[in-house]
Amino acid sequence: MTSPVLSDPEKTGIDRIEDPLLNKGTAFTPEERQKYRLLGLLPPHIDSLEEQVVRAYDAFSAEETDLDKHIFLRELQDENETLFYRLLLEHVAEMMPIVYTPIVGKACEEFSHIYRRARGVFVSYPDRELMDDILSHVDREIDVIVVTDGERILGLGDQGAGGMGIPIGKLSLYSLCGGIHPARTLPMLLDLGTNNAERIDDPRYIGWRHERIKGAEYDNFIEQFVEAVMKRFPNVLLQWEDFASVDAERILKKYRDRLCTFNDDIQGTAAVTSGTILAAIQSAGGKLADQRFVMLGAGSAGVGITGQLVGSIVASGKSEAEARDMFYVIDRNGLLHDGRTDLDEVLMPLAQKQANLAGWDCDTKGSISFADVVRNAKPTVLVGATGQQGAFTEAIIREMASHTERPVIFPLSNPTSHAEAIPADLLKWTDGKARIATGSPFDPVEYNGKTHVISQCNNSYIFPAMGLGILAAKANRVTDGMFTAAAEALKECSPALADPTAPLLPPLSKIRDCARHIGIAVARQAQQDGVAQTTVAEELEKRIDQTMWTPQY
Ligand SMILES: NC(=O)c1ccc[n+]([C@@H]2O[C@H](COP(=O)([O-])OP(=O)(O)OC[C@H]3O[C@@H](n4cnc5c(N)ncnc54)[C@H](O)[C@@H]3O)[C@@H](O)[C@H]2O)c1
Ligand SMILES: O=C(O)C[C@H](O)C(=O)O
Ligand SMILES: [Mn+2]
Repeated sequence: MTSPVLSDPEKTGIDRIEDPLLNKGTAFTPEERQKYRLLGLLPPHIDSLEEQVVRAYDAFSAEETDLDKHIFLRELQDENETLFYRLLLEHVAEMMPIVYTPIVGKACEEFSHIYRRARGVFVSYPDRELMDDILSHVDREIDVIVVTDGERILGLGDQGAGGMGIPIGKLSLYSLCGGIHPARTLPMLLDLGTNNAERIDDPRYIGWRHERIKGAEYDNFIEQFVEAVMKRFPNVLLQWEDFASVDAERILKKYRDRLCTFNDDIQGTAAVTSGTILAAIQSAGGKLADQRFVMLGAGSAGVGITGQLVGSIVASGKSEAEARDMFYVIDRNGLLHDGRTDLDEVLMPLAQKQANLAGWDCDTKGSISFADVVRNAKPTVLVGATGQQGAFTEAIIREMASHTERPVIFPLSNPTSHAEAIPADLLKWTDGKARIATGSPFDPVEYNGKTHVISQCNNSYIFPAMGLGILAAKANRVTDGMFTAAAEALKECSPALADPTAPLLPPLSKIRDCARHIGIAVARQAQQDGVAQTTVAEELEKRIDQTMWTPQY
């Protein structure tokens, strides 16, 4: 394990108890109670970590609502990180949805009301000249930053400073799933205002009450931020999260060659989705080259997934033009095609050739609707990344199922209330044939006497493992190849490859093993791409295991 550099590992008395990275609560041993001047500050009984986990689980279970459970776990995290992660590790399937998607969405909406204690760093627009000072207040070395500006939080839109819930949740998974030491992670919120009237009008709102800063001022702020980060933490991995699509694409392009950075909504989502789709196709005995893809939603997720899959198809022997012909990408104005004049340089390459649409029978005039696309293109794979609840309608799904034996259908939008369809409906409308994976967690579904376990196709299978691989290899850039390696390694973890009736992805209880497998593949690819500082291939597995932190005293 890399030893975290703490400000003062020798803290004593109440300072030690109040530091969540050093606190052991009732588990401080008699010797430690002497050494750190804790005698009398704690009750006499000495617990083991296991006993503390049982007590914490009882208290967690007594909380009534999921938001109360989230608040409880966040408070525990701020009190004692070792106990927090140990509890999560022992109840991962039950607790991941509470600290992460979907409940973290509610926590962002309610952030100003449930705010308790400082965690992470806020940089607000009025403080833009003070970024160096602000970062100097972080009293330890940091390996991973997750940053958001809060503008597109899951499918919930602009949450302003409340968006801080997302970096906190994502970094919890870095430690839980990827084994990154919590002391070496830093959640950050760039507060450039909010256009969410409900937040601005809320007297409890904790953010900067101002409409969003945009244009050149926004870009200058981001530049100042990146420069300050590179100065304070030159080797850090910087993950961009939940920015509006236009900003996400522009920022990634501008900075990906300047530091070790990636955008999770574009690249992490692309890797998890393509890895899961590849597993679905391979387990059904199909070929990638024979598929027809419909992508509903052309934002960060839709664009990233399409690009990643096009890459895989090209690698399997087709030309890029042939690969692109296999994709029908739809945004809120209908099918993207080269006759449209509203597409920017990011969307133009995703546009279908109008020549390929000759002879299509369309109900709509002007734009080509989702229903028109499904009826004419007869997709085998359908991915939803719109943030629009119910966008996969019964009629469209029945139409899709009438053309294909094993429709692959992924409603990826989060949180649960924004899913394009719910698995029970998809199974009903396809008579149990659909191969489903969802962005948010869903319970298994019984259909015609068979239980369908619904895998969660969420970038949480990728980003903690990317972090692990990057840190173990000491990579200084994040290449496309590293995401392709991650997607391939995720596919290898799919239980469906050995048993076509098994779930597409490993259960959450195996997510650490899966992260280790992906982390090794990512680190190896970083070496092959010449971006790793460690060059000895044989050492990688050892380095991965040394990097992975396990919560214990
Ligand atoms: N499962 C995952 O790992 C994962 C990862 C990233 C994003 N997501 C989810 O995907 C959703 C979209 O994220 P994004 O970053 O791409 O957002 P975005 O706002 O950038 O993009 C949304 C896209 O959907 C299109 N759209 C909206 N309504 C539509 C409709 N009715 N029909 C067709 N297209 C429509 C928009 O035109 C846009 O192209 C969010 O809900 C997010 O939570 C899930
Ligand atoms: O946060 C998630 O659950 C996945 C993804 O990054 C999203 O924005 O929806
Ligand atoms: Mn996201």
